Amino acid sequence: MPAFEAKMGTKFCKCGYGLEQEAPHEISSTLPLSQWPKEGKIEIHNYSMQYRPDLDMSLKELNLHIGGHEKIGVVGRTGAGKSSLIYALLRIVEPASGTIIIDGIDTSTIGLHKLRSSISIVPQDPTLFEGTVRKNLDPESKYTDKQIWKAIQTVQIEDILSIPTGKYTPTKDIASKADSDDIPGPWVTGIGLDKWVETDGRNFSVGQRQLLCLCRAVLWHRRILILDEATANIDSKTDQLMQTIIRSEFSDCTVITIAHRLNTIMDSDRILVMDHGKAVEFDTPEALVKCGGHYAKLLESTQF
Ligand SMILES: Nc1ncnc2c1ncn2[C@@H]1O[C@H](COP(=O)(O)OP(=O)(O)OP(=O)(O)O)[C@@H](O)[C@H]1O
Repeated sequence: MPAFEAKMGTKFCKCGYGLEQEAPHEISSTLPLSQWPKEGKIEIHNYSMQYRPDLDMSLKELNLHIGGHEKIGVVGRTGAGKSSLIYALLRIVEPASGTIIIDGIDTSTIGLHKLRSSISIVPQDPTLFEGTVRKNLDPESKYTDKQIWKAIQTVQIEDILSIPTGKYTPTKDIASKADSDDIPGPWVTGIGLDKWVETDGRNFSVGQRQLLCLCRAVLWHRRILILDEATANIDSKTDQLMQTIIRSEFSDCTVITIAHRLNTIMDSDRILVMDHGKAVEFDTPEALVKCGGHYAKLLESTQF
């Protein structure tokens, strides 16, 4: 079995056999930061990261190139470095060496607020803050009620908001009225958008919090979406719905899904297999199955 690690300036292909040369990346100086990121192209160059100087590297010499709009599934055993990859992308932990370039801009040169407000994340155990659902979905009051309702309907979480299905779901007409401040409606009665979220979102289940986070991601529509085992706490029907939403609502976005349940990422464009902080495989699911490496073995050992 050949090694699957990508090298600088190369990309994984055909299961690691015969790595293809890539054109060197170009730093775009023409794109205004306000429009960044436009494509969601992520290039990781020689990236290593450790949590403390006295600890081993949790990510080791990663070299990855994720195309704009690609749907990437990330798998690996516990401690492989999947979450560390998220921390690296969001600069929650700074690199020991190497760079991450998104759409031509080195993320270490961007303010943290700008960086993090350019990437949506649905974490494994999402935290909501105390306040209304509306405030949780739209903390900066940037969206109209109509836009928020549209996202809620897309994610089909009316029931979570204590709205009896079919009764309070706003029609187009009601939703447009909701844009006006002086029209009272179900949204001012402690249900719907004004449903109260208790501290840390403890009056919602983990799965419901994930769906609310996904709803927020649909609303914000940022160019990069990260899902961290977003389906770990939800039933298979909801899981299916989430996959459909991701395909339909984020078709023009780069989506990185970190999953233990392989069936949630089997239709990804490419799958990244992490092992001991390294990228050991990165290719299409079909190619990885064909070559019988780590991914194929994970599949074999997975009960569906
Ligand atoms: N906060 C931390 N401080 C020190 N070491 C950490 C920390 N978080 C993770 N690590 C270490 O970094 C390595 C990679 O961990 P990481 O959480 O990224 O793996 P993972 O693939 O996400 O695992 P899991 O599937 O269990 O969530 C592991 O060796 C882990 O012990």
